[in-house]
Amino acid sequence: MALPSDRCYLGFDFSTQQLKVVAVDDNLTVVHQSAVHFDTELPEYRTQGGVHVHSDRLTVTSPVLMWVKALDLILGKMKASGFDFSSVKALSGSGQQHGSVYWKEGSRQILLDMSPDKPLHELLESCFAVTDSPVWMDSSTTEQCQHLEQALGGAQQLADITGSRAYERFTGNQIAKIWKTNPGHYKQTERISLVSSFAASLFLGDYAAIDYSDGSGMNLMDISKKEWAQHCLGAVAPGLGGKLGTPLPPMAVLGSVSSYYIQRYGFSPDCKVIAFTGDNPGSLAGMRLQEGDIAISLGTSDTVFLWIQDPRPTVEGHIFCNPVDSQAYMALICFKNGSFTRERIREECAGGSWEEFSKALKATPVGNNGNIGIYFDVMEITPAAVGVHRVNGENDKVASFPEEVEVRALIEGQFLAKRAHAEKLGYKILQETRVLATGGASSNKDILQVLADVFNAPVYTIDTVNSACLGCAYRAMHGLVAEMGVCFAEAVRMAPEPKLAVTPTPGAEKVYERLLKRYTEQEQRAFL
Ligand SMILES: Nc1ncnc2c1ncn2[C@@H]1O[C@H](COP(=O)(O)OP(=O)(O)O)[C@@H](O)[C@H]1O
Ligand SMILES: O=C(CO)[C@@H](O)[C@H](O)COP(=O)(O)O
Repeated sequence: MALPSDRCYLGFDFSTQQLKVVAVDDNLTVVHQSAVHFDTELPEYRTQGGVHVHSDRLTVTSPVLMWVKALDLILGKMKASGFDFSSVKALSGSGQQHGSVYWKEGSRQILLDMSPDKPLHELLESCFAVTDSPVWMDSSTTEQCQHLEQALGGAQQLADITGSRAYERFTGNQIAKIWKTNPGHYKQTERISLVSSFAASLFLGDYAAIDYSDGSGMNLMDISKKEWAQHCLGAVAPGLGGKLGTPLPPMAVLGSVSSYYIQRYGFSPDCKVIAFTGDNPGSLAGMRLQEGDIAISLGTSDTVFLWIQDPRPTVEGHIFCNPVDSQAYMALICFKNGSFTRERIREECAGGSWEEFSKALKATPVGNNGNIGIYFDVMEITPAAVGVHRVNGENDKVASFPEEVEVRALIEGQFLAKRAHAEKLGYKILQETRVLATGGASSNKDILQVLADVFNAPVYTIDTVNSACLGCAYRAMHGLVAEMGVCFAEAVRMAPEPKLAVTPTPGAEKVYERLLKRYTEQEQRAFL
């Protein structure tokens, strides 16, 4: 049996709706978890789902000071619960991907001089040239995307270099919009961070580097050379390289925690800050994904991601540098209509209760008697389309479904879309395929049952749905030994294995084979 340990590692996740933290000890046992939910615990920022959707319905931002104040709150909660900060040997974290933070001139000095007598949100109040940070849900930069693709010779050419064609939410296009619409704000900006490197900067008390893995979600980095692609920088805004800093490996030790945390919370001066990364890369680490597995995150967004060795970027989906292995990559497909759409249907068809939602899934047959629904409440990413489309078993368009049918149609449609788009990118479900599920909705076994049935593969989960936090606590531990040549798998070999949650229902395979074909045809017919 492992001996109890008095050393621990922290992993934070600045995600769309909340800030979360997990602590693990030397045995990789989870010893603490906390969260701050933005809408309910920071109501003064008036967010809905952690964001502000602007009147054009395309621009989506979050107040950057809300994230800062959330850190004050979560550290306060940990302190109040008696958490021993002096035992933390290293910390790391993740952020919702693509979002950007604009530090005003002079902010580096403010970060270096933070006085432990005041909360962070007071100290950093005047530090941001742009107070509302664009986030991943934004789709207002179509013009900038077209410009970037043209400048690079086309969508595929841009994907060959950066891992993705131009996407509205990708940071380079967001920066280009700020340069065009608010050049004054851009000029005032000393440093541009991703949400992840911004959060690392708060702990470091200095500007933290963007890591290669989250840096791959910007349309700005050459993912094979792991450096900024000068053509892309030039097409986005003047003097951009200087504002971004040099990217670093995700396992880099950035330095020791700022004296602010030592004096205010009792952190040890030896506590190291390991580079922060994106939340999906963080989840890959937390689930200890292996080649051949498929990971499905059901958070605010839904994502499908894979570990890959040999990247072949296309104009659909993304290739990111791998967060735990410098030689490898990860492929990712993102779906914007995830939890918020499930919540809408839960309100309309299940009396606002997940229990009733589950009952509806149990009361309806595998394949939903041929009824298919596609629910893109907001402009989807995969594919770029908006609207709701329903057909019955005869492929006749219908205006509505009975409540229970609607619930199943939503969940089946969401998973059929994931399978169809993953297969389009060349992914094959094999006999030994494991689906690893994470994110808030992965706590719902009835939703996971539909996932297992649609993918015809067993679904595994880990003990915490906060796989990004957990992965970053693991990465914090690994960061201390990575320079000595210890690989991530070796550093976390003692971590608990994912557990089998559900297996496919006998007979489901045949039903979904037919439905998958019909779903693909319907998606094309309705939206493309
Ligand atoms: N029992 C449940 N069934 C389905 N969805 C759930 C359940 N519990 C929570 N969720 C969903 O989980 C979402 C939050 O997931 P989470 O991974 O924490 O999001 P994020 O990391 O993006 O902030 C909520 O918006 C909610 O819709
Ligand atoms: O845009 C993407 C991935 O490309 C999103 O997955 C964001 O990273 C948001 O993550 P969640 O808060 O939904 O986990």
